[in-house]
Amino acid sequence: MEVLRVDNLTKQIGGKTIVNQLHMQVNEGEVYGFLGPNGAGKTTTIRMIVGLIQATQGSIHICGHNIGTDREKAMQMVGAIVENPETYSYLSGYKNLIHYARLARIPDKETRIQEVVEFVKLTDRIHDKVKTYSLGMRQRLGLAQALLGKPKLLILDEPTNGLDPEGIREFRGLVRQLADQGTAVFVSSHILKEMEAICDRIAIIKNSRIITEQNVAKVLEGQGHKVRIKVDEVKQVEHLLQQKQFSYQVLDHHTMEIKMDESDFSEFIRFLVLHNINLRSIETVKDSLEELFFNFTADEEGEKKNA
Ligand SMILES: Nc1ncnc2c1ncn2[C@@H]1O[C@H](COP(=O)(O)OP(=O)(O)OP(=O)(O)O)[C@@H](O)[C@H]1O
Repeated sequence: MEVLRVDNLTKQIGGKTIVNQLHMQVNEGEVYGFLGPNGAGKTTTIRMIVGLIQATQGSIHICGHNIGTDREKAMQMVGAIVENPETYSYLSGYKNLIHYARLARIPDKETRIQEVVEFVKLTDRIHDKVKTYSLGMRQRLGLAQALLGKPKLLILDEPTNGLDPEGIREFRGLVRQLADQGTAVFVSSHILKEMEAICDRIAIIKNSRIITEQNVAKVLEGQGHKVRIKVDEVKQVEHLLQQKQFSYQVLDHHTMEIKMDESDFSEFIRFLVLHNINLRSIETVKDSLEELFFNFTADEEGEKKNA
């Protein structure tokens, strides 16, 4: 089921186009990554989706409710951590949650608070003051708050900013669990590495526009294989490769990477040995998602230049 639908979304401020004709669609149970460099327009887009600012053009639907005309219903479906979650640091985590549950008119709030606190694993510390919390704990408290109203759509703006690796890992686990339970998660970041581990699809926004949208599993599946070899002298191998159809890249005097299908590995090794190449090591390597995406975005820019 479609939870978020963004059509032709555009925002202009003071004559400047900050978000330009975005189209996106996020389904139930899906983690959608919104990736782009600083200043690309991510926060502005998110602020429109959570109803903090109005779009200049285009529309946003949440579970079929148009934010422009049916705002209250649309917003009931959304939980968000946008920018730094606002908490009263001199109050306990629990009192913060009570406060927000009242504001959001959450029914049977004590039970719901207990559920979300258990989910984000803050039960032991929930009655301590927030000022004694680590950044990771504050972030989890923010998540608990965002989940109070059982949102169908969870929006996270740079959620792992400043977290240590352990905090990032924990946060990722929680996000994945929520998606597995059916929540649609829209998460922004400028770090691809963080996104590849949790997202099902990733859109890249650059200069206010989405330049590519990819299914992470498909991108990783579709990539070819490479072998990295270390030899006495790459020049000798380069010379031999001219007889073959392989494309390759020289990394240094001793190291090179050659693209080939898995089924060609053993024949390739035999070929080297047969030609007296002293093979010091051989291993298979994969492109990082970073390189793969870089290829997509490079293509896209090339196309634009040619257009
Ligand atoms: N109210 C505003 N008035 C003028 N310019 C703005 C306003 N809000 C945002 N911008 C500009 O729009 C661009 C996009 O900003 P935005 O915050 O959406 O980017 P971002 O992708 O979220 O980057 P970051 O990760 O740094 O927050 C920036 O160049 C910013 O300076």
